[in-house]
Amino acid sequence: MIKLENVSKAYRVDGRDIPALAGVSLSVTAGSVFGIIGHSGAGKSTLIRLINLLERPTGGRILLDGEDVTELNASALRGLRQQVGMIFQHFNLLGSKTIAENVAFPLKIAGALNKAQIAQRVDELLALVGLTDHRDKYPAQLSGGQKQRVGIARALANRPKVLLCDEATSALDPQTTQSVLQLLLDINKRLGLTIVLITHEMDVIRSICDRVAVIDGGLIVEEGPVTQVFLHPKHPTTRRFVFEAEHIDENKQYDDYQHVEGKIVRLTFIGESTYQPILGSVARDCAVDFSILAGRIERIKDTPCGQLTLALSGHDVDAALARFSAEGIDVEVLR
Ligand SMILES: Nc1ncnc2c1ncn2[C@@H]1O[C@H](COP(=O)(O)OP(=O)(O)OP(=O)(O)O)[C@@H](O)[C@H]1O
Repeated sequence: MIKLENVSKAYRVDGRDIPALAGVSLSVTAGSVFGIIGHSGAGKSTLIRLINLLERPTGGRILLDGEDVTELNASALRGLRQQVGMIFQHFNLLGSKTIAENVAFPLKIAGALNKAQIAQRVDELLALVGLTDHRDKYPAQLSGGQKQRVGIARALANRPKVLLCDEATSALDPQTTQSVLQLLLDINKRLGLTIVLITHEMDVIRSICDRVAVIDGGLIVEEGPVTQVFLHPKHPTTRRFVFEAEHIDENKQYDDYQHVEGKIVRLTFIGESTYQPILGSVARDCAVDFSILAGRIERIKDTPCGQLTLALSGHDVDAALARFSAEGIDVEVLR
């Protein structure tokens, strides 16, 4: 649905070029939820704003559904903006208009529907985001989560193929963040909408994304399925994001392990094996003892997964490791 090919962007300030993106390439599959994570100043906002040409790239190509958007004329660009909805961190609602009027606004601008059709579409959209009872209120009378629901309804008004979310939950508390994320996921599943979101929070990525790209200094430093990136982060920036989210202090862990005897391994379970009693049966069959040094079991989007760090000792540790591998468990020997 979206393809960026070697896209670069520099801002011209006082006659000097300030680089923001340096040769970014990525592909977003239709119907997927794609997350981009990075620290402040990494280039996230620039990247997402390039997709609907709120910013123009300095180099490279941006393809939307196979069409190079950088070559569109003004009227085709207006059409593109209707195919790509966007929501924002601070909602950007019109304070002097009611909720229903805010949602109707892009429909009026598009000019394709008459008054009765617009009213009907607004009703549908407000029902979709659970705000039917608030249609005649003004934005100032709503909570942050409700305002973002209005933003979502407005972004979906013209039935876009793609929804861009620019730090859409950063101004919300954790519980409201989750309810807005679940709404986005529900819309993604029900309407088959492709979603691209940027965030600095790994929890947002873990809750709803299928794939994630990590951006640092204007470059994509790591990209892949969220389970893979979460369970086996490679780049130092990715590792920092994951360890922060999981409250893991890697250096302290390795200090602690110095006093532990045996072979230290990390087992990663994905899917059904997460809940199977494999550990006990392997320990019995191979006559090994184990102590659990660290562990977590969680869900990454819909996939249960777990990671256990064990110290193994006893009769046949290598046979135990081979059994774990044969059961489809990823085994890393740490020491
Ligand atoms: N309009 C602009 N003019 C000049 N420089 C800009 C402009 N917008 C962004 N930049 C610069 O481009 C780089 C990337 O900024 P960008 O806003 O894309 O990062 P970000 O990851 O979204 O950061 P944040 O999370 O703080 O919004 C930064 O060095 C920033 O100062």
